[in-house]
Amino acid sequence: MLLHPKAGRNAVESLSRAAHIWYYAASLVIVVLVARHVVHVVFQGQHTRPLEITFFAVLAAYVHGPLRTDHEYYAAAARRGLQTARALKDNVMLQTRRETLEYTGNTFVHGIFPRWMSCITTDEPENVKAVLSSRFEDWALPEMRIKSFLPVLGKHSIFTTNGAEWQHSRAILRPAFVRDQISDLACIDRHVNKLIAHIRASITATPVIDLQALFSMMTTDSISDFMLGQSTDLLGGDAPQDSYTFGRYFDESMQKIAWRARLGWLTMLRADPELDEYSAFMRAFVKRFVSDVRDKSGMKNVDTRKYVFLDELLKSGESDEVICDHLLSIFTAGRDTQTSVLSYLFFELSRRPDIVATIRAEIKELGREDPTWEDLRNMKYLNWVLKEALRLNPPVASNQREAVRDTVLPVGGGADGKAPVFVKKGTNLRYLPWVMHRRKDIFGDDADEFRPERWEDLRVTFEYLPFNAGPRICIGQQFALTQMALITFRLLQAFKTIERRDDRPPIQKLGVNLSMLYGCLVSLTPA
Ligand code: HEM
Repeated sequence: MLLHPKAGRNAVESLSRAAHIWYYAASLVIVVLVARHVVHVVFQGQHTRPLEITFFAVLAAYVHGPLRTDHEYYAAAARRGLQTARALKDNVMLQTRRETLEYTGNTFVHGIFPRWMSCITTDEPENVKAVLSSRFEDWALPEMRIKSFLPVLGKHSIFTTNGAEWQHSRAILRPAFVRDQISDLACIDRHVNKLIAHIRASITATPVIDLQALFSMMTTDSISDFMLGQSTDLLGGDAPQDSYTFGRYFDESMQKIAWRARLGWLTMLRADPELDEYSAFMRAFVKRFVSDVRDKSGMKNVDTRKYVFLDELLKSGESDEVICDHLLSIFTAGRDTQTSVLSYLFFELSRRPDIVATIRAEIKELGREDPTWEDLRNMKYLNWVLKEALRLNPPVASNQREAVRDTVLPVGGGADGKAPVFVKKGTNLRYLPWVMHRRKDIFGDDADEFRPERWEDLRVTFEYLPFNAGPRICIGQQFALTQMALITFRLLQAFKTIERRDDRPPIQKLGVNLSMLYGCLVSLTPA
C-alpha cells in the first residue's frame, strides 16, 4: 500500500519492558474473561466445563503467539485506545483527529485492533468524492455501524441496509419527501409558535433558558406531527406521559448507539437489556399510530387535509414492522440533526448581536409577516448563516464506510501524498466533515471563525458535506433547510436580542450527532 511518508510515524512506539509484561498479563485476563462470556452466551449456562476448558486452551494458544511476537504493536494499540478513550471523555476527539491529519497529511492509513483490520482516515475532498460518488459501488456502510443501529432501527431501515435492500428503502421513502415544501411550512409553523409561546410564558419566572432542550422538544413535536399526523406535543405542556417517555428513551438510545458504534465488535459481548426495553417501548409507541392510520376510523382530532408522511409510506404496501423501521429511522435522521444545528447557531447568535441585527433587517426588508417557502429560500443572508453553522458544526461530524472490494483512492499516497492509494477489501474508512470544513487551505485562515459573508463568493463541492453526497445524500436536506430557516426567522421576529448566559467554554459532544455539552443557555428579549 502506498503511504504518505509521515503516515503511521507514531504507530509503534517502544515501551518499557515492565509495560509489556503488564500489557501481556492484562491481555490474557481479558481473553479469558471474553472467552468465558462467549461460552456462557453460546451454551446459555448449560453444563459445559470440559468444553470450556478445551475452548480456553485453543483460544489461549491461538492468541498467545501473536501477542508474544507482536506485543509492541498491541501495546501501542492499547495505549492509543486509552488516548482515544481520554479524548472522548474530554470531548476533544474531533480536535485530536484534526491535529493528527494536519501532522500526517490529509489521508493516513493505520492498523486498528485487532491487527488484521486496517483503517484509513481522511479529510481529503477528492477521496471523499470517490467513496461517496465516483466509486460508490466499492463502498458500503460498515457492518459494525449497522449492528450498532440494529436494535433500535430494525433490519429494514435505510440506515441499516446496503445494496438492493437500501435501494428499496430509499425508493419507498423518497416519494414521501417530494411534496413536503408547502404543507410542512404550516406544520413547522405550528410548533415554532408553540416554542415562542412557551418562552414568552416562562421568561419572567426563568430568564435563562436552555434553547437546546427546547429545540429538542420542538423537533420531536414537529417530526411526529409531520410523520404520524399527531404531535407528541411536548411543548404544549399537557402531553401524555408516553410522549415524554418516548423522547427520553430516544435520547438514551442514541447515546447507547453512539457507544456501540465506537466499541465495534466488543458490543457483541454484552447484551443491553435497557436498550432492548427502550426499543420495545419506542416501537410500540410508533406502532399504535400505524394501526390508527391503517384504520382511519380510529383516528381522533386528525385534520384529514394535511399531509402525513405515514399515509404516503403505507401506500408502499409494506408490513407494519417495515413501516415502523422507516418511521424510527426518519425520527433518528431528522430530530437530533436539526436540534444540533439550531442549538449551535443560536449559541453563535448569542455572542454575535451584529449577525442578529443583520438577519432582523433582512426579515424587515421582506415586508411580510408570514414568509413563503420561496421567500425563505431567497433570503440570502439567512441562508449564509445556516450554511456557516452547518460548516463549523455539521451534526454528522464523522462518518464511515467499508470497502466491499479492492479499490483505489485518488490521492494520499506516494512521497508527496498525491499518488493514488490502493485499498484492500474490508478496509474501514473514516471521513471527517468537521475537520474538512475547517481546513485553512480550503476555507482560508479564518476557517475557524463564524463568518456568514464568506458564502458570498464561496463555491463548494465535496469540500462541504453536511448532508453527505452521491447516491446516499440526505433525503431530508431541503426539508431541513426550509424548517431551520423558518424557525430562525420566527424566533428573530419574536425576540430582538439573544444574550449568552453561560461562562463555561462551549464544548461540542460527539454522539450519533454533535450536541452542546452544556446546552445553549441564553436569555431573550421580546421584540
Ligand atoms: C440539519 C439537518 C440534517 C443533516 C445535517 C443531515 C445529514 C445527513 C447525512 C450526513 C446523511 C448521510 C448519512 C450516511 O450515509 O452515513 C443523511 C442521511 C439521511 N437523512 Fe439527513 N440530515 C438532516 C436532516 C434530515 C431530515 C429532517 C430528514 C428527514 C425528515 C433526513 C433524512 C435522511 C435520510 C432518510 C437519510 C438516509 C439517506 C440514505 O442513506 O440513502 N435528514 N442526513
